[in-house]
Amino acid sequence: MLRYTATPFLRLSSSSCAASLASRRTLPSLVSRSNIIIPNTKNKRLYSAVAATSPAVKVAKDISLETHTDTQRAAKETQEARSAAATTPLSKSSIIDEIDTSGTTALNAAYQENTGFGTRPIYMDMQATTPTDPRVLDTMLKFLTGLYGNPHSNTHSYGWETHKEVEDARDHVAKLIGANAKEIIFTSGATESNNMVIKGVSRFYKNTKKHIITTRTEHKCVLEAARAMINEGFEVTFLNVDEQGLINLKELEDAIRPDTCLVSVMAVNNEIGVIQPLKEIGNICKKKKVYFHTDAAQAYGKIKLDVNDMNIDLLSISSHKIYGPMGIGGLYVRRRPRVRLEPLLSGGGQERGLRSGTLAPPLVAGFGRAAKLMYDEFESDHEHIKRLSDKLVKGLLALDHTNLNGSADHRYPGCVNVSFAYVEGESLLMALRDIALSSGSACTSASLEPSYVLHALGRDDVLAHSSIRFGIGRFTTEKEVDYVIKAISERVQFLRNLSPLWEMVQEGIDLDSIEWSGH
Ligand SMILES: Cc1ncc(COP(=O)(O)O)c(C=O)c1O
Ligand code: FES
Repeated sequence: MLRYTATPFLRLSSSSCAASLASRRTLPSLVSRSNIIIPNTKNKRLYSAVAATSPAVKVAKDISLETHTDTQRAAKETQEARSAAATTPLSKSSIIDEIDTSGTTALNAAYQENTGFGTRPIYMDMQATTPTDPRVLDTMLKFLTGLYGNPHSNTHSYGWETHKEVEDARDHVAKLIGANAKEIIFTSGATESNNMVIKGVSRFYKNTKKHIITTRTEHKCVLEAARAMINEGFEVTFLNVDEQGLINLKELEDAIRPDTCLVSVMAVNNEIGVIQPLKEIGNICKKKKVYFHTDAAQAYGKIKLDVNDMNIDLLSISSHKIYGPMGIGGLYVRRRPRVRLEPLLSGGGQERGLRSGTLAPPLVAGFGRAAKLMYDEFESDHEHIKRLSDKLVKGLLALDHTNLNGSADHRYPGCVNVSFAYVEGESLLMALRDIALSSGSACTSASLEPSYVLHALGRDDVLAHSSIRFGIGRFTTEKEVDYVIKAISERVQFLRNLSPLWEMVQEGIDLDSIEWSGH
């Protein structure tokens, strides 16, 4: 393993081009190569992360830095050795005959030493978070080694160079939604952005406007922020959704009052993938002169969004949902006509005075690169995700007594939520430990409460309890989808065979006609 001096000039650069790879081969001896093959994107691109030091840098053996690519290669070797040694990651009771979850994607294998959680399952929890794109990491590394200036320092080149990178990132983030870079505020993520909007807008208008409108199927951070405003004397209308998960536009229009300061409706739901009619909502809000905010944590870069065309005044973004780093996100705040909000934080007045505090340039730059990749690869990502999603939906719905939750027509295909009647969701999740899944949002996954989103769609507790969310992303492979369909089909059948209810259904008994004795 090669070791490098931790110097400000250590750089990790990426290339998808054979020519530049070849040219790097001629670099002086301080070069390590490790190819990361990302197999499932349209063009089967070959990404290469190549670590190189400046020729002028001296190696000092005592101060060593292990590079990302070395770690990845070591992890891959460990993973391969481990999976070769393992007979099967499941117990004997497994009803799947062939299990091979090892090395299904390069990112799956790109991992560190044993953390005590055994062989890693197939990753299908893309709504909780997405794996970091290696190209994003490449962009971030130079900030963690050499480019350490404070982007707000205006008196020297350390500050200027970081500032430039931050502003480039801002351009990339803005471009994806048709915004001006000046309208993007960097935050720690969508939770903060949503809080900024709900608390900030209502507090700014508190003397004249005391009413907020949102929906029942929002992410918890929106619901809780809105509830917090009730304690500050505001009234909140939580709009219902229909059985498809969509709001009723007439209901929205009727709910708007002269003292309404904000309408907040999410773009893509994190549990069921349903897309709300953003353009229509924007038109109503514009007509009624009310600000329109959308939580686009699950939508940004994944569906087409244009803040001007859709009359969106505020839009929340999260970087870790688009293959970028965690702990960074953004808020679009319209400048013309100017949207007013009170900042949550007092301080140095960074980010147009709306978000004080020193920015985190490695995160900002990684976020910017992730946004640029979403822009550049929108079509190929979409085509890839749609194809795998169609296959997954078809495979799962081929099972009896299953149904897709949420609208089939207005949905982001990377989020598939299916109910498996007569199977208890938690038991199914337990039986699927070779697949990383969730029955709902990550922050509520520790509770066994049925999903409030599925409740809002009119699903009863039992069906809400037997629902599972599948997330497909840029790095999901067809092989993984095939595996998931097979595993789910066999294990649902297995669990149903153990269920007395299922036996009754097979005998043709109408379960609704039964009076169960309570206790
Ligand atoms: C719809 C939605 N809003 C907000 C968030 C919170 O985002 P972050 O993790 O960036 O705070 C999430 C993430 O789970 C989400 O799915
Ligand atoms: S914070 Fe991500 S699902 Fe709740």
